[in-house]
Amino acid sequence: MTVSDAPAVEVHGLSKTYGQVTALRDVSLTVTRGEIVVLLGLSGSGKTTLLRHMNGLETPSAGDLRVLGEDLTRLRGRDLRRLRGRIGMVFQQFHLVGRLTVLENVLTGALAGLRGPRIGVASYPREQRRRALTQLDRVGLLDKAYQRADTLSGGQQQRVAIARALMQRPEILLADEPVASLDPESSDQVMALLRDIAAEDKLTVICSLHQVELALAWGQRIVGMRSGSVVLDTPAAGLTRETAMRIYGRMTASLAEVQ
Ligand SMILES: Nc1ncnc2c1ncn2[C@@H]1O[C@H](COP(=O)(O)OP(=O)(O)OP(=O)(O)O)[C@@H](O)[C@H]1O
Repeated sequence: MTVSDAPAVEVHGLSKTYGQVTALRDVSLTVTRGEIVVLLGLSGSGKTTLLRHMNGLETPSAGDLRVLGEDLTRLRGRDLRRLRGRIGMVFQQFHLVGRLTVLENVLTGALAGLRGPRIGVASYPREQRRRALTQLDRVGLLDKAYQRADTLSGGQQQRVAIARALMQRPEILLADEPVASLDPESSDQVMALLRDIAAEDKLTVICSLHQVELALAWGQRIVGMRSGSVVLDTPAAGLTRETAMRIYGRMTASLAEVQ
């Protein structure tokens, strides 16, 4: 297998401990390119830690991790930055700069590929400005381009954050609880957007969620996590809400047992 047709993510026997806390236990998972995978689990089950490993933000305590065919744990410096450039991230708290315009926030997604500091929209190359406006159009916010980011609703801010992540032309998008701070309608909009963009750009999306309904509605594959372990890995299509709720219930019960 060549690097170019390798799976998006291959994790084997991954464990992570922080002092006495075991955040991940012997996790193995292969995600093929173009898949939309939902990591489902309660708070503290290890979803964020797993996503952070996939972007090289954490070093495993044990196990192997390959992303886009490359051993992420061995990369350093420029090689690590180059691989990270192929992996976009969106977060629960959006991480926009509220006093900057929406367009400037989107443009910052292109910074890794540019030299020198940039201040203001006009300091970015014309091609990047054109691309930023195109991405804003895709997320339905072209008319907000020159508005301050902190005047937007939460759902709109998350769509700006997605447009910013798309500026780096990622092959994988890691989304860590992207709708946890949003109301149900905005949550559906953001998840629909992620699905449509994934299909259009042939993106691999790995998204952590804690709501079963959203996971079943938007995931192709559900990976259930509990206490740092993968306890479920199944196509969403074959999973009924009742079954998923039972699994989730068991997660709750098991977690209650260990607390
Ligand atoms: N830097 C760290 N130092 C110490 N413990 C950590 C650290 N990061 C995570 N943990 C612990 O690892 C476990 C897994 O946390 P993680 O954030 O991955 O879970 P999660 O499923 O993403 O939960 P949430 O949805 O609340 O973020 C938790 O017990 C957490 O307290």
